[in-house]
Amino acid sequence: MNALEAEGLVKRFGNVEALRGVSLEARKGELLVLAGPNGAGKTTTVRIFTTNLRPDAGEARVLGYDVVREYREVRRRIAYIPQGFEPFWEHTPEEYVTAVLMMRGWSFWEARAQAKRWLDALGLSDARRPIRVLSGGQVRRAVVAAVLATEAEVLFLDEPTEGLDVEVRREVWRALRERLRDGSSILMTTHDMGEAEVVADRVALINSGVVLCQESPRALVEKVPYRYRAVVKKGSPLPADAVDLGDRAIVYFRSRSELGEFVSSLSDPGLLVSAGSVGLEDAYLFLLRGGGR
Ligand SMILES: Nc1ncnc2c1ncn2[C@@H]1O[C@H](COP(=O)(O)OP(=O)(O)OP(=O)(O)O)[C@@H](O)[C@H]1O
Repeated sequence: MNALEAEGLVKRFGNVEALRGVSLEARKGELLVLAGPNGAGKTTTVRIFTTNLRPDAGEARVLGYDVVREYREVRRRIAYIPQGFEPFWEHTPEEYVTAVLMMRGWSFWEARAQAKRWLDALGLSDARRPIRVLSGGQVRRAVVAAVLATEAEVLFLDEPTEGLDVEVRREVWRALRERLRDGSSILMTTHDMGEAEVVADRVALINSGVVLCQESPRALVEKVPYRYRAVVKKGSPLPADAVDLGDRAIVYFRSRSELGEFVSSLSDPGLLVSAGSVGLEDAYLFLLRGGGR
């Protein structure tokens, strides 16, 4: 049985067709990243799975339970943080996470021990101050810790690492992978393709309310016909398909030797900013522009 399944989800808001037939699945124990441009339909999809929104057509199931007809069964098995959610301001992170767990039926002592464990995992163990005086990143960590601490079977995280610094982001990745190992399945959204490349088992790419493809990060990168890329300052002649970045450009190559030839053809070696392999961000842009079809 899959953790999540959606078939032909349609959702309209007035004239806006937010979802135009979204189909996707996440296996049990898998972390599925839902990625796509602003307004693509990521949050709408998550809100349908979490029983916050009814689809106009199509079906969605969580652990086999229909999100409309069996919403109570779904709610018992999930934990969700919406985008930009703000917790109780006057509580400390420890009190906040403890309260969330107690509301889900945990005893006080177990809830507090669990709260400490996950706040510690996210580097917030010394935060005994009320949430209202914490930095934006510390608040975000408290909210993510609350969701992970629930041990719910399926976790939904809408941009959990938005605004977090590089080190904390890695702590969150570690905590997410730990949660998967302990038996949860996770659907998360992110705009950071570097993050998706590291943390996701599979990535569903959504654009204008339709899922374009759903595959492992590596399989998505392999869809790109190029293997290498270089960022160069403008100055030498560039191929016609170079991506214009104002005074710089990204140039793609099918092989290392093509990259080498290009670098040696530059009129000034100082024009080369960086060179390396293509990654998920390149695949994302390639696939969104209709490549690979
Ligand atoms: N409650 C609503 N009322 C009207 N339109 C809505 C509502 N919620 C979403 N939409 C519209 O539906 C479309 C999809 O929005 P959604 O929030 O799902 O996108 P998203 O992929 O999560 O975007 P972002 O990356 O910016 O968070 C957008 O055009 C948005 O304006």
